[in-house]
Amino acid sequence: MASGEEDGAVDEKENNNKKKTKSAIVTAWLTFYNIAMTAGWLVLAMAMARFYIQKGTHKGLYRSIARTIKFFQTFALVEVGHCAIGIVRTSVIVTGVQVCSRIFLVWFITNSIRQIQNEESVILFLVVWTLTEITRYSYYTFKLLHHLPYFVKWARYNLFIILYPLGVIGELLTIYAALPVVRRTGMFSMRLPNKYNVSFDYYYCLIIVMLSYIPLFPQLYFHMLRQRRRVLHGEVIVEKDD
Ligand SMILES: CCCCCCCCCCCCC[C@@H](O)CC(=O)SCCNC(=O)CCNC(=O)[C@H](O)C(C)(C)COP(=O)(O)OP(=O)(O)OC[C@H]1O[C@@H](n2cnc3c(N)ncnc32)[C@H](O)[C@@H]1OP(=O)(O)O
Repeated sequence: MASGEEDGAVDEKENNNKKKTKSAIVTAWLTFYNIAMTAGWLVLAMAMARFYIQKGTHKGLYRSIARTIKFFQTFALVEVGHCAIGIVRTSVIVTGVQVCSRIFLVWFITNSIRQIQNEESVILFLVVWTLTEITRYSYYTFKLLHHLPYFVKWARYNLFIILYPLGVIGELLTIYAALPVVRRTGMFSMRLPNKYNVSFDYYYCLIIVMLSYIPLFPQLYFHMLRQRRRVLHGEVIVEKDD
């Protein structure tokens, strides 16, 4: 009996040690990831500021930072993985929609359609994303290190109130600017007849993407408002499961 109790205590101790090691690895990884992403978006901010100061125009700015934005925005897919394996307390769906919509905008619109790269709307969403991500990743980093300055917390849960709608305006105007080019060139589209017997019109696909902002954006925005109430005002929020 006594030996059974001892065995149980040893098992529990081993389990606790395993949990501690696992949580230390997760914390180390998240800290590394968030520092790398903060640095990446800071590099992007400096590159954009330097370009504008040197050239005095936004024309050519996207081309000059294209590789960096593609890399760091695509790398954010890792965050969907974080949610899926449960190492951060965030919804896979909310994060997935946020990350995938941005990757779509970078790769399949801005990067693929040269004619729109100098639109002011591109600069608008680039600046807004950059401010948001520097704040967001530095918030996560400071929080993991248990040294979170209040102004970073305040910025994380207040700036989005203005930045989110501004980002959406920039994104929608960019897709809108792409429409005539897509219609004229027929890019990414498949017309019948073809050997696969499949028809796809990218022009209408973009219109559907624009329309999908109507139901999806309010959900992201209200999610952030709920997070704001929870973090800044200590409200207990019961979220529905995915
Ligand atoms: C394929 C074609 C798709 C086409 C779809 C078209 C429709 C799309 C409509 C979508 C519109 C999007 C527009 C958007 O791109 C515009 C902009 O972004 S403009 C810029 C302003 N944007 C923002 O402010 C973004 C706000 N959004 C976010 O921050 C995230 O994306 C979101 C997933 C919404 C964040 O939500 P989350 O629940 O994660 O909030 P928290 O930050 O409070 O985190 C919750 C807890 O998880 C911990 N956490 C999360 N991530 C990490 C991490 N990397 N490291 C460590 N910890 C992390 C965090 O600390 C919280 O912990 P705790 O609960 O303990 O406080």
